[in-house]
Amino acid sequence: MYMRYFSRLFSAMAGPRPVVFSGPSGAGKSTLLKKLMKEYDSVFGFSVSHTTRNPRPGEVNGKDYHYVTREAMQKAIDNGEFIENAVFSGNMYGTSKAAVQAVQAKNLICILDIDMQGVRNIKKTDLNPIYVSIQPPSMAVLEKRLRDRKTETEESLQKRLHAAQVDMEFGKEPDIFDVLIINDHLDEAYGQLKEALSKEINMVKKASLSS
Ligand SMILES: Nc1ncnc2c1ncn2[C@@H]1O[C@H](COP(=O)(O)OP(=O)(O)OP(=O)(O)O)[C@@H](O)[C@H]1O
Ligand SMILES: Nc1nc2c(ncn2[C@@H]2O[C@H](COP(=O)(O)O)[C@@H](O)[C@H]2O)c(=O)[nH]1
Repeated sequence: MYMRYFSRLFSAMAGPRPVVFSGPSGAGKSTLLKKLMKEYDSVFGFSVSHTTRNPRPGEVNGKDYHYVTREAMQKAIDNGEFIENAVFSGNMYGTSKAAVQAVQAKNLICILDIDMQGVRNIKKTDLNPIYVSIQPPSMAVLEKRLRDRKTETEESLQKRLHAAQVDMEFGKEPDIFDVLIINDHLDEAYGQLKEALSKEINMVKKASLSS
């Protein structure tokens, strides 16, 4: 119990609490977190995950993800380099310790964009983040957004929709998430997100002014 208390205290002393974004693929996590990082670039930093999926047009290696082979990813997992990792829609994803440390070293709020397996695994660590669930207004809207995004084949789209059904149920489980945002109208959802994180945003702004 004392160990847990001290490691929590230590993680609090190490900087502001990270923020975990989770929710079905296509709900709008990236859209919302990119808006947040654009408006508050000196407050938030993104934990760049590793993945074995191919980059989408416009995505940049080292910025959106570290794109790696399955062999390289498995080796890094076996070496204990990851806080959590999961297989989603046939591809491997993971949060490296280095990705989180790189953001925390700058005293920024570390943003993680992870699936629900990642949420379950992060809950077993001492990271102590704020958990934000981003949900679509309906499955029909989610499917339209994913189709309109034009990033998926029919096969990967079906896998993502299947995972989304489970994910939407998970989002309703009590005591998992601190904040639930239904991303229907983007501006409203963004306003709710800023409001929910306002205390942490102000703390980081204040700390950077006094340093
Ligand atoms: N409120 C909204 N209204 C309409 N379209 C939206 C809204 N939010 C996001 N979108 C669009 O929906 C699509 C999916 O959004 P986004 O890529 O941000 O989802 P995501 O949750 O990050 O998905 P993934 O987990 O697959 O990365 C994008 O094309 C985005 O522009
Ligand atoms: N458990 C983890 N999940 C992750 C990580 N990085 C991203 N994700 C989740 O994967 C799906 C699909 O992402 P996409 O970019 O291929 O659309 C989505 O739910 C992300 O939240 C991670 O490091 N760990």
